[in-house]
Amino acid sequence: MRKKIVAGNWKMNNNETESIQLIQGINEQITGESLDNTRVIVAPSFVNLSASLKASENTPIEVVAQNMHEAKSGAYTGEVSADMLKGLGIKTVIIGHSERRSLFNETDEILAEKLKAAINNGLEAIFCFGEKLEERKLDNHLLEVGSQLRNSLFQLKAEDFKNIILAYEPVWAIGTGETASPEQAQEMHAFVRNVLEKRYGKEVSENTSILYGGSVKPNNAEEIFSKKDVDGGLIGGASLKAEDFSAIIKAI
Ligand SMILES: O=C(CO)COP(=O)(O)O
Repeated sequence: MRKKIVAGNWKMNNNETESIQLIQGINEQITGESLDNTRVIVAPSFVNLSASLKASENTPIEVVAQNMHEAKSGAYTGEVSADMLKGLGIKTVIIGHSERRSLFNETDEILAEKLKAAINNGLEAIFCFGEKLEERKLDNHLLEVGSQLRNSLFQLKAEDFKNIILAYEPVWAIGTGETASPEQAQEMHAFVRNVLEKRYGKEVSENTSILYGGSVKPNNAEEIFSKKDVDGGLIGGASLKAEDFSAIIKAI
């Protein structure tokens, strides 16, 4: 059975003290909750990973990275490799967030390299994809997502998918307060599962968790999570408050 996952992408927010406090706050609010088959994940910035890992000890909260460089090592000032993440005890990394694509020019080809590097280093990847507003308006959202998946993900082998989580994040719904309707999310998630089945077979398609991200809040989480192919969420703004994030976890 595939896992339910609620993941908080903190983006460039929270200093060390705030990161520790937020992890403690979330832990307090979810203590006593039954989290059967559910993973709770937070993604602090690189500089706060060590402190966050320490704060998450003896809690159900997993700490993951927001990005990594595809190269093994070398002259890439300011970058962080898979090996460095592993050295800290990080097991999972987000790859292909739309802000990385649009603000830092990460192309499908670069993201294919990043995915390969993550998997070859034994890291689990949360691979993000999604269409822009123009593509949605032209009714090209399925085509666009299909192409992002083919260009970056489909070089992987079926067995690599035990270390892949997918996250559909329509760009027009990120940080805008606008969410995909539960029906729009379900349409895309079912499409992705179908594409996965065609390429890799039923076992991969049935066992890969597909998260929805884009203005998930305590007041809309339950309805979105109720959809058959939505296995959880990747949360931005609402993951920065222990109370809101915990309410979203409880909605899964
Ligand atoms: O980008 C997101 C998660 O990665 C979603 O952000 P918001 O929840 O702030 O829309």
